[in-house]
Amino acid sequence: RGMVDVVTARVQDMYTGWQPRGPAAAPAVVAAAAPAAANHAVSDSLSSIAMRRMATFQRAQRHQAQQQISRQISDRKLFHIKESQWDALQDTSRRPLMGLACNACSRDARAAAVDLDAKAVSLRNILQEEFASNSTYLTRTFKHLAQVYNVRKFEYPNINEGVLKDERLKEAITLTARDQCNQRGETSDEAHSKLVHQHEMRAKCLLEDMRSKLSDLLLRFTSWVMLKVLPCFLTSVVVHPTQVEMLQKAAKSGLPLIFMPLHRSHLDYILVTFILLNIDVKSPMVASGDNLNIPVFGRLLRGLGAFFIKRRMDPVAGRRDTVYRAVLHTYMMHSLHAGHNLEFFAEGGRTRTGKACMPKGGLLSVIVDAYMDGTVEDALLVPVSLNYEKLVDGNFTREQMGQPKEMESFTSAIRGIWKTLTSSYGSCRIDFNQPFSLQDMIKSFQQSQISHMRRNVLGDDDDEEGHQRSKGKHEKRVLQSTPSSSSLYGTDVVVEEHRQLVESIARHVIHDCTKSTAVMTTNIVSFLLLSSFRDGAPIEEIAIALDSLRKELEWAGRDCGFTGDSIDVINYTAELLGSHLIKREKKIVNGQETVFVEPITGLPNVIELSYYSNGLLSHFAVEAAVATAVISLLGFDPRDSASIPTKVKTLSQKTIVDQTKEVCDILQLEFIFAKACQSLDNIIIEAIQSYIEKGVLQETQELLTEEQEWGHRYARNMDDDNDSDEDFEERPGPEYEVNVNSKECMAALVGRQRLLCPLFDTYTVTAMSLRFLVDQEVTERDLMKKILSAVQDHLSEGFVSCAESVSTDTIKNALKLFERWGVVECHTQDRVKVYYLSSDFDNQDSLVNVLSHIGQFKIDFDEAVVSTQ
Ligand SMILES: CCCCCCCCCCCCCCCC(=O)SCCNC(=O)CCNC(=O)[C@H](O)C(C)(C)COP(=O)(O)OP(=O)(O)OC[C@H]1O[C@@H](n2cnc3c(N)ncnc32)[C@H](O)[C@@H]1OP(=O)(O)O
Repeated sequence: RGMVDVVTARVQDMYTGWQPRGPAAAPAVVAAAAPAAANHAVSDSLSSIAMRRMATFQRAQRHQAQQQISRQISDRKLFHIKESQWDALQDTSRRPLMGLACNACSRDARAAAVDLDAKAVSLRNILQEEFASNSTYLTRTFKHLAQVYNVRKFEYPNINEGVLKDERLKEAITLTARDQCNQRGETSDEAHSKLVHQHEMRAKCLLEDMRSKLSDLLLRFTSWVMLKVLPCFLTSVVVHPTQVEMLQKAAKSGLPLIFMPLHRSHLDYILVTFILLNIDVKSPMVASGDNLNIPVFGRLLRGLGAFFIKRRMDPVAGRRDTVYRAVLHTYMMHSLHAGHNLEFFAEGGRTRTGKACMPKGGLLSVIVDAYMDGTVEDALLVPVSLNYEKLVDGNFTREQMGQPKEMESFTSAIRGIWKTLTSSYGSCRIDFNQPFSLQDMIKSFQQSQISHMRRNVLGDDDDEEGHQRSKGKHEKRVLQSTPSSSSLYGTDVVVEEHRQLVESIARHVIHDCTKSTAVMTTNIVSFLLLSSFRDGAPIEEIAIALDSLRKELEWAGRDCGFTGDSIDVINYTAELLGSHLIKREKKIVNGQETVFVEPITGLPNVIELSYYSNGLLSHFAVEAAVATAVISLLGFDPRDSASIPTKVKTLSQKTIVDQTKEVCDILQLEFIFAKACQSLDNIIIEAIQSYIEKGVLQETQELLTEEQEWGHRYARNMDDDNDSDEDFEERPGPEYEVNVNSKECMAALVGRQRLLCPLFDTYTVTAMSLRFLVDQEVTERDLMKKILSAVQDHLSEGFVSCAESVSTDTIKNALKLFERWGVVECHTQDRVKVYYLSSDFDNQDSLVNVLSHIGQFKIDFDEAVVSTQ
């Protein structure tokens, strides 16, 4: 008993100091407390008694915090809490306030979210059962059975017949048959009807292969299995009670809910359905790639909500599979109409790099169409972010090093499940963001299109006639609420605005998901190690940096999915990830024994570590882009401490913004820097402000007010009639001097710039490798192989500085960028993708221009030397 008290007291001490958040922290806290109980041998059972006591203690603290917040709300002082008081509040209550409110899209939604947030006082581990005070002995004994028995029953109507009878599917079939008749030169009605019949049979088979067979019984059974199995390998699955409340409210609205999670792991869809089932929200139908339609598991997944789609809409290049498109489109339309909730992964697959992938628009376009043609009156899109301390799916090192993906099979699935069940993966965090109305989103998009047009009209067409002309032009281009914009049918030309609208919604969702993803221990520690401590450092030194990074993230409104002393966080992460990623050893540093922590920066292990680090990279993307732009403008090698800027020291805001936009343009497939409703200029200016606050940039001239500036201009142009809005917009803004004399400031700038180095190195080598395409076509496979080995060669020569530059995904993105720029072109021939240079770039000079455009942002890039290689 004495020992228990020692442990408990120590745990409580630490808990008070560490501001715990959620049960996720508990094991780490107990583990850390155990050594403190010094000479006593602390057994597992002692730890578990301490854990129980701690839970009671934690509840009491939460309750206290809850009361404090409720008092603040009732006094209407929620927004006037002083910083000191704010800090005094428990993290458990304060943090969620930031999380949700930041994710809300509109001001009203934000206010509502703050309101909801205020009620939030804790996070919930869904693996930890909560019993009502009046629960019976039986309920407590057979808790999991009781839980699945009590979930709400929903109807999942079968929509097959309706789909096959749908007029639009019939129309697509008739058109396809007619096209085929024309191609074959057959004009008889008989031939036409025969083809129609064939396509009808095919449509029936396609639908049978595609459709989901949601079963309430199977869902309950699987949920029971999950309740037993998940705790075997996950410490906790943490959700936010207010988000749960928000979802339940949204479900009551009667509108279909469209869940759009970021895709990290195969656990994603399992957890989303599992949580929804347990909070009495109707389970969604989930779009699943047909590669998962494997024996046994395929049937199981179908019963749990999966509907199988081809991962490529038109497997035979250049030939539209109109019937397949129509079946998929009609099936989804009917599902929405029947009141099903849907879920799909807009990224189209799991991220292999740890960063979110650029979204695909196919399935979302069907949802938008369903609203446009009145199939549904509205739908609520719910961005979902999931993050794991350790990925259960293993790592993507093989694929990033150029080896092909292992296809899913029955045996690989069994092997994967067994491995998962016998390992430990830490905790998992799920955030359901504020649902937003599709109708509102579309209306605001249309509104912004109209005002954009109006601005153009007022600028370009001063006369009434011109105005009318533009108005007519505009009316034609605005989205039509008719099925003619239907995308997947493939029988109509997709209106450009429709594409833009779908794309901007998809980007909006991915952007929000990325921002609201909780930062896990593994993300933050590997980020710090790879960006600032590649050669390793004493654990205390890393802990200091970790403390300040955590503060920085907190100020930026990012939620951390962990708590505890930074030293324990580092130790915990190193243990979880393993010594093949983070090495720890005792060393004597400055005469003192310390634990020296070092990341493994060699291939292939660094690829796995950078996966976790990349989880945080997007957060710093804009700041890193500004730093890259500023350093390129200064002409200075940050790796050389003796190097001083050779070009200029003073830069105008406009110069920095323009140069940063060049960086963003190059990295457009790596990050979503701004949503459609945001201005990239403003986001860059905000990042510039952060450098001003850090003292890296100093304003050299006082900014004139708009009136003063107009006054000056008026005086200057008294005799000049050529005054226009244009040159007003062109004003360079304030001038900044870069504080090159301060070591700390330069270190801050260089620290951010370094974050993008692995990407720029890969892009530069890919640009250099375009020479392989001069005067010839190369298959994608061969080209990838050549570029990957070029990156590895340059790595050993030192031209590429980080081993994580070896990345198939980054190379693919670089090639896609060159395709967008019109430098390369590709086509598919016998199911093989072939690359070649476009006619304008099929010469050395043009390629050198491309190379130097990218190379200007790569440190130590010597264009003359590189271009001759
Ligand atoms: C109880 C507890 C346990 C529970 C346990 C539950 C488990 C229960 C479920 C399991 C479930 C497993 C889930 C696995 C998870 C995956 O398997 S993730 C992979 C599968 N999912 C996805 O890929 C979804 C996102 N992908 C898409 O939307 C893609 O567009 C598609 C539909 C797959 C097609 O991709 P694609 O062939 O590469 O073509 P893409 O360029 O996207 O365009 C296709 C057409 O879409 C249209 N389109 C594309 N972009 C646009 C745009 N911006 N605007 C308008 N139209 C557009 C056009 O018509 C376009 O054709 P074109 O006009 O260009 O010819």
